[in-house]
Amino acid sequence: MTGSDVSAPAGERVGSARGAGSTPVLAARTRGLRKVYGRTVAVDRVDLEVPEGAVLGMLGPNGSGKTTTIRMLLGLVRPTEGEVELLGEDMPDGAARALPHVGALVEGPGFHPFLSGRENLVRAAAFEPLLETRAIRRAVEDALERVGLAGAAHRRYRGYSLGMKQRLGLAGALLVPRKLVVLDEPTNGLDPAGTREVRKVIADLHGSGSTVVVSSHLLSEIEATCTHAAVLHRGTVVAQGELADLLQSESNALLVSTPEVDEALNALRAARISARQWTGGVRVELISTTAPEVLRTLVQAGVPVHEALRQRTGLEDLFARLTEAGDAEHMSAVDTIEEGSR
Ligand SMILES: Nc1ncnc2c1ncn2[C@@H]1O[C@H](COP(=O)(O)OP(=O)(O)OP(=O)(O)O)[C@@H](O)[C@H]1O
Repeated sequence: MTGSDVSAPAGERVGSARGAGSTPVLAARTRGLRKVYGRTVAVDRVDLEVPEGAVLGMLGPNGSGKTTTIRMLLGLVRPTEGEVELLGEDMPDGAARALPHVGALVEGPGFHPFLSGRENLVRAAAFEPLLETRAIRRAVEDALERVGLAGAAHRRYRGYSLGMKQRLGLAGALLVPRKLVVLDEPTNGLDPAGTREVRKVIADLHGSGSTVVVSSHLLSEIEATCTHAAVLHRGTVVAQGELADLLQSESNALLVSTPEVDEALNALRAARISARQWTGGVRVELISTTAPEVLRTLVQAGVPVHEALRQRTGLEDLFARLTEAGDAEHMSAVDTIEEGSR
């Protein structure tokens, strides 16, 4: 990365991670990222790609390495190995150029307990290089309003609930228009109304063209808000890509609607395709056959096919399968680590 376009005016890309041809431009990328704490491998060989304009959900159970990856992305933790590129800038060298365009909500944002929410935000705003002093008041009020904290902004941070602290952290990430917003477990401690507000903030950011990285251990959260997902398990990325593709690639059954269920089952069995009755038709596991082959067989046998659908598995199924596969794969490595620490 050259960093040659350091002088790019506000609102334009700081640098260009990839621009040529059809390859997507990346807002963030890691290569071979690894972080070791003593004997704990928190993050291992992570190659993360965050396409510009995406809402990428980092999904993983507790301890899977989400926070550590996010901290390395933001330059808050130095990787043991590997590289991070943020808005086209190599980190940590390009931090001063990239970070003003990045809003982040990470654990322990360091607000002052005896200052009010508003005063804390004004203090944070003073450190924003892209915010002129005269614009601070307006920016603070807008951010407080956006996260639903305007009514409690005069109260001391010390008395805030976990949910209010989360909202204030989120407001800090929204003080100026950002190219990238990184939110570590943003709905942590929020009630359902708060969760809906965070979802709306994410949708608004996406609508205005910002890239968003959001971590969660809640599958429903990722499914509801994200265009892309990276599934982490024991410090490694076990799957990543567009959410729709991830779900599609895991579907292995074809649901065929037909009023002639017996005929359909007979035709498929005659063609050595295993199938069973399903609501309104038959279900075929696409293990040793393909969808076109199934449909050809049915149509040639004169079975009326009203509809054929690939069964979409929920992200929950995908997540469970990937992490189970990951368990087997990583067992030996984990054993080694755990034995070493005994
Ligand atoms: N500063 C640290 N010192 C030692 N170990 C750490 C440190 N930070 C993280 N770890 C360990 O690294 C692993 C990954 O932790 P991390 O917080 O990144 O996971 P996570 O997916 O964000 O989990 P959670 O959802 O619980 O926040 C865990 O085993 C954790 O105990």
